[in-house]
Amino acid sequence: RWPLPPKFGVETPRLAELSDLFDSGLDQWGVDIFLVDELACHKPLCAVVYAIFEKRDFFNKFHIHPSVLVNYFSQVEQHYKQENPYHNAIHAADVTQSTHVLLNAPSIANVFTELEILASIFACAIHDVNHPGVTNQFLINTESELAIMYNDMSVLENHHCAVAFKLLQEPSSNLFASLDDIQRRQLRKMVIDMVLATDMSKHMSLLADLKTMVETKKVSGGCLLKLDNYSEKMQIMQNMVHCADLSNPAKPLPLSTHWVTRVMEEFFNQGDREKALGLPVSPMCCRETANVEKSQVSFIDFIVHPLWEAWTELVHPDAEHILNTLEQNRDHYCELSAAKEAESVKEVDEEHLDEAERQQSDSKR
Ligand SMILES: COc1ccc(C2=NN(C3CCN(C(=O)CN4C(=O)CCC4=O)CC3)C(=O)[C@@H]3CC=CC[C@H]23)cc1OC
Ligand SMILES: [Mg+2]
Ligand SMILES: [Zn+2]
Repeated sequence: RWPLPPKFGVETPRLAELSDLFDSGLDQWGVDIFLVDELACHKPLCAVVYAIFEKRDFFNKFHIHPSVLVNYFSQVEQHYKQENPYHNAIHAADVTQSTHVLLNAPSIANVFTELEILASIFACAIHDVNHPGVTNQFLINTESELAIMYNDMSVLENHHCAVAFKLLQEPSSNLFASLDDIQRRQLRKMVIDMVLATDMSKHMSLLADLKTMVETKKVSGGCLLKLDNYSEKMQIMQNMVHCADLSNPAKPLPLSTHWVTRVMEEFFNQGDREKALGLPVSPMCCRETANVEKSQVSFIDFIVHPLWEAWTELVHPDAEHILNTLEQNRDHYCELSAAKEAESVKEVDEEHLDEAERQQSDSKR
């Protein structure tokens, strides 16, 4: 009934290169998502979602017309603020493609239904839509409209969900028109549960539950297939999306350092605004005093590594290479941080030496 949209939903003179990149890299951990952004004329989210839907045959399985997918995700992509250094459509495409790879782990094959897989991919694609480039704490401290709207509770994450589902109500964007009412309600609940779990304030409880599940899995002879109740399955899906959201330090080093530059720029912009407003500057947000390498090492040691260690155990041995990359990157930042430390000590010593020489020459006169 509708004309077919351009391949991957993007008009690009570099379609052949984009197609080749997806053929070789869509299922790979560490595909260059910044190259995807370039080849897709800065519509990386549309391109990645289209490619994943095609690879997983979702157009047929859920009777979705490609042009409806393109209508909807073009709207979603436009609602990601491209002026955000970090929380933009490239991050959404990155988290979506990363989860697509995690879902392919042999040890969780046949665990999820097609609807659960669709919900996971969709949740990643929309999980930060219309992000304002500041944290929940900033929105709460400035009594922003969003904080008032959501009573300071997971303000950003509630907003992302609301915007995404509002855009679905556009008739030409009704992605799930062919699902029956039960499926649509199940999908909506799963997406909300996953997106709300990307709020970092939920990290510790999410990780604690994952560790408990890994412990019990070890006890019960290591099989995951006994997952029958919703809450256990949802726990794994929430942790999977959360892992993907925290996967930057576990990617090949050039990608990881690129993300660090972007996230620190976004944090520093927030720090500038906090300073201008006379608010306390949030951790890692002061561009004068922040130690980027040290922050990365503690982010990895306290948050990212414990999570990926638990995930790697859950899907053993499918994520070993990811954990290894994370540990190599951590050591790289540690060395950088030590070198920086040594450099600044050397500078101080030289200043002291100069000062001592100055005093010595003064005393001779
Ligand atoms: C590529 O590198 C990063 C990518 C994402 C984030 C995110 N960070 N956060 C929280 C900020 C406040 N947090 C901390 O300050 C924790 N912490 C310390 O206390 C000492 C050092 C340290 O990191 C917790 C994470 C977010 O909330 C962002 C949004 C969602 C997921 C991760 C994002 C941080 C990165 O590098 C530091
Ligand atoms: Mg988020
Ligand atoms: Zn995110």
